[in-house]
Parts: sequence; C-alpha cells; structure tokens
Amino acid sequence: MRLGLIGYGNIAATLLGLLERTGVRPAHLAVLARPGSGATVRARIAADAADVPALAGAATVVEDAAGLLGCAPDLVVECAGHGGVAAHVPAILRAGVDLVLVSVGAMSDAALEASLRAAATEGGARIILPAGAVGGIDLLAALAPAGGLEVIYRGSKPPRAWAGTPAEAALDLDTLTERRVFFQGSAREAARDYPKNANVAATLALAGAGFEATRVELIADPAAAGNMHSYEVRSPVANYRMEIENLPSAGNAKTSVSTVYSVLREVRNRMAVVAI
Ligand SMILES: NC(=O)C1=CN([C@@H]2O[C@H](COP(=O)(O)OP(=O)(O)OC[C@H]3O[C@@H](n4cnc5c(N)ncnc54)[C@H](OP(=O)(O)O)[C@@H]3O)[C@@H](O)[C@H]2O)C=CC1
Ligand SMILES: O=C([O-])CC(=O)C(=O)O
Repeated sequence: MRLGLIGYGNIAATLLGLLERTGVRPAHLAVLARPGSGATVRARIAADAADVPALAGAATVVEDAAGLLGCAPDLVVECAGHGGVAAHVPAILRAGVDLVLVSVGAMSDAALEASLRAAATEGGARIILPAGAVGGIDLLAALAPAGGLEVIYRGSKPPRAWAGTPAEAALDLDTLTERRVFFQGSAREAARDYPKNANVAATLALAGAGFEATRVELIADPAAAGNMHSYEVRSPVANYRMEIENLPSAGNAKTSVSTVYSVLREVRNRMAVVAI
C-alpha cells in the first residue's frame, strides 16, 4: 500500500511505529506537512527513523494536497486537526483517494461536512471514520436506523489535558483539587469548541443520534486514572453502556493512545483478507 499522511504529530509518528511493529511496511510513504514546515518535518522523520527503520530515506514530504496526490497514495490518513481537514481533505477526496478522517470533529461544521461529502461523491472516494478513542461504534451505528436513540457521552481527563481550551476560563486547571463538569451541551458545540479533545463526541453523533441530539459532558478530574470516556445508549432495540480508561499519549496528553490503535486497525483492515 502507498500511504499518505496529513500531519506528522503524535498520532502519525506513533502510527508508523505501530505499523513497523506489526510487520506492515507501506510500499511508499508521503507526508503532507504544514506549508513552510517541510524541513522541520523531514528532520523529525529522520530522527524517528532510529525506531522505525522503514522511514530512513523513504518518506516524501510535501506541503500541499497536490504534492500528496502526486505521490499516488492508495490511502490517506488525516491526523492534522480540524484546520488540516478544511485545508487539504476536499482535494484528496475529489481526486478519488479514500481517506481515514481522524479529526472527526471537523464535521461539526455543517458547511465543511457538506463539502467533504460532496467531494467524496464527486471523486468516488470513501471517508472512513475510525472509532478513535472510544469503542462500540459498530453497535451504535447498527441501532441508529431503528430511531429513538438517546446518547449521552462523558469525557473526563486530568486537568492538564484541558490546557489551551475554553475550560481554562471556567477553572484554574493548575490548582483544581476535585472533579468538575465544565461543559454540558450538544456534540456539535463540544466538537467545535474542543477540537483537540471532543472528536469522539462527533463520532458518536455521526454514528447515532446526530450532532444536536447527542448530549455531552466534559470533565476535568485530578483523580482521573487517564483519559476516561463513557457513554450510555438507550434505544427501542438495545441499551448499553461503555466505559473506557485510556492511557494518554506521551506526545500529546489530550490524545489517548488507543486512538492510534484504532487508526492502525483501519489501515491494516485495508490490506487484510478478513477485515475486522
Ligand atoms: N477521533 C478521535 O478519537 C481523536 C481525534 N484526534 C484528532 O487528531 C488530531 C491529531 O492528534 P495528535 O497527532 O495527537 O496531535 P499533534 O498536535 O501531536 O499533531 C498534529 C500535527 O498536525 C500538524 N498540522 C496542523 N495543521 C496542519 C496542516 N494544515 N497541514 C499539515 N499538518 C498540519 C501539526 O503541525 P504543527 O505542530 O505545525 O501545528 C502537528 O504536527 C487532533 O488535533 C484531533 O483533531 C485526537 C484524538 C482522538
Ligand atoms: O483521545 C482522546 O482521549 C479523545 C480526544 O482527544 C478527542 O476525542 O478528540
């Protein structure tokens, strides 16, 4: 598989290490870096090549979508945040290349969601939404056609994971001593206002009850064992609860490590005889 990545941060670098560890070596790797940061990304890839030998001299770094498409990727994984989605993803889809969209919360922008869907339809490409930091998306999506869904998601992380977000206006994250719910609202509001922390709210919304009906609570908890994700689903067909205690990434406390494993699963499934 010829693999393209949009963004070379925590998820991208961890993903490449996991691919190597699980014996998957892309036939070619292209990385789309933020314009002007190609040299920096090249240097980071060279440093990471100590752990991921396949990277040594093998990655092509480009700075725009045309450059990425010039590398003829079979699959592109977006892991660059909401800005990266708007900047690059429509062109990739329009060119007919399937894309794993990790920054699912970008679809909380209704105009961007419409443009991504239109670009994919025009190009005959698929937008693949990984489960990300949560699980059970298969059951939620299966139940959705039955209607009558009620979904509430709670995302609870240690205070430092909320640094640089609107939570700082409500809480003193440095001195917090007890669990505090600082946001209650819709999945659309959560994904829009917490673009690095509430992509899972968007994934649950798209799988199930939609952006308005999916309820979200965001919590800072100094006693949290990690990045905690829980949600409850009630429907006429089945009811269930999920609780996931996630290890935060070493490279980004906001992102759970299991997010990267879910992206790994999507990439491996593209090559597997049996996809599961
Ligand atoms: N679906 C899910 O469950 C989850 C989704 N996510 C999403 O994944 C994203 C990435 O996470 P993570 O890897 O941990 O974050 P990082 O911040 O570690 O990495 C993001 C990388 O993308 C780069 N980037 C930003 N904008 C662009 C652009 N326009 N073009 C190319 N590269 C760009 C950044 O560069 P620079 O440093 O120059 O900004 C950075 O290197 C998050 O922002 C979030 O949206 C995260 C966790 C869970
Ligand atoms: O990785 C996580 O814990 C979840 C996350 O940040 C997100 O949904 O954006």
